[in-house]
Amino acid sequence: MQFEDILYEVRNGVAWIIINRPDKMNAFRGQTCDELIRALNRAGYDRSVGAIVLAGAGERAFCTGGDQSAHDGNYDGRGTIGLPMEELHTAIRDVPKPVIARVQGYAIGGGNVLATICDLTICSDKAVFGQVGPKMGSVDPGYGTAFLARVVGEKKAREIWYLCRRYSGQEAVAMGLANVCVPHEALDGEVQRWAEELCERSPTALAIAKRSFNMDTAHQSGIAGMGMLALKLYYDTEESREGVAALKEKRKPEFRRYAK
Ligand SMILES: CC(C)(COP(=O)(O)OP(=O)(O)OC[C@H]1O[C@@H](n2cnc3c(N)ncnc32)[C@H](O)[C@@H]1OP(=O)(O)O)[C@@H](O)C(=O)NCCC(=O)NCCSC(=O)c1cc(O)c2ccccc2c1O
Repeated sequence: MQFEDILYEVRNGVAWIIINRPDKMNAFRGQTCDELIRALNRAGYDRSVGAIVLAGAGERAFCTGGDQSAHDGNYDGRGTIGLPMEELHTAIRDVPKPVIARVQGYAIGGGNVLATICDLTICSDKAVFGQVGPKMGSVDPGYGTAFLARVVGEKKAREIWYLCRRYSGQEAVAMGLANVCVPHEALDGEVQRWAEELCERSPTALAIAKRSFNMDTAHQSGIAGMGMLALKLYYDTEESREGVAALKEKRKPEFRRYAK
């Protein structure tokens, strides 16, 4: 299986899926999402793999969400908005193996959503988590909002989305967004250790547990499908375009004129 935007390797029974676009801070385009889905399915149904790690190449970012250089209201791939986003989220949830997010830098926007959806999150003391949508004319209308509230609680999830602040690795652990935060140099060893520990557990018990955890929020996938259609309409507005333009021009967006 050939990949361009990601790397795929198996280390002692653990599949490492690494977004390999460090010059774009590992932001994803349509092709990246497609490759991630294929890699997740490959690892998920390879009997020699017991756990999956989702990571970003380089030092600076796990993933900073949608690639803004490809975003002018239409991304380059399939799906309602040119990004198969619900499909990618569903793939992480559907693979019958635990997926660990390894966060060594920015997990921002859609990148933070990916980390949130993974079964476990292990981060370093250089990790930075946060949402940016209402600051740049976007919003995740599915798991990124509703599921986040299940993970960190309603008040915190609303704070994260409405204010678009940034949070350290230690703060992420304190709010339940990450499992553990370790010194940067110790991150890969820690991630591999957790993953190998998972490989020792009964795969069937893990697969049943994962499906059972998912069951509680399964309806959110339907909401996400509807939400993407709403997001498409929002992307076609001047209000959203103002956010995207401001980000590109490195200035503050002027949203007040669109107040309803
Ligand atoms: C991540 C940052 C906070 C880092 O800030 P910092 O000041 O440290 O670094 P720079 O800003 O100078 O960035 C360096 C370099 O990287 C480029 N870059 C960073 N992020 C992206 C990106 N997402 N896309 C493209 N390029 C990126 C940046 O432009 C710089 O390049 P230079 O050439 O200028 O050197 C900060 O960079 C930041 O805030 N980045 C943008 C974060 C962002 O807006 N992300 C997208 C949010 S929208 C989204 O994620 C999303 C999610 C979904 O679920 C969707 C679903 C369906 C459709 C669309 C979706 C969607 O768009």
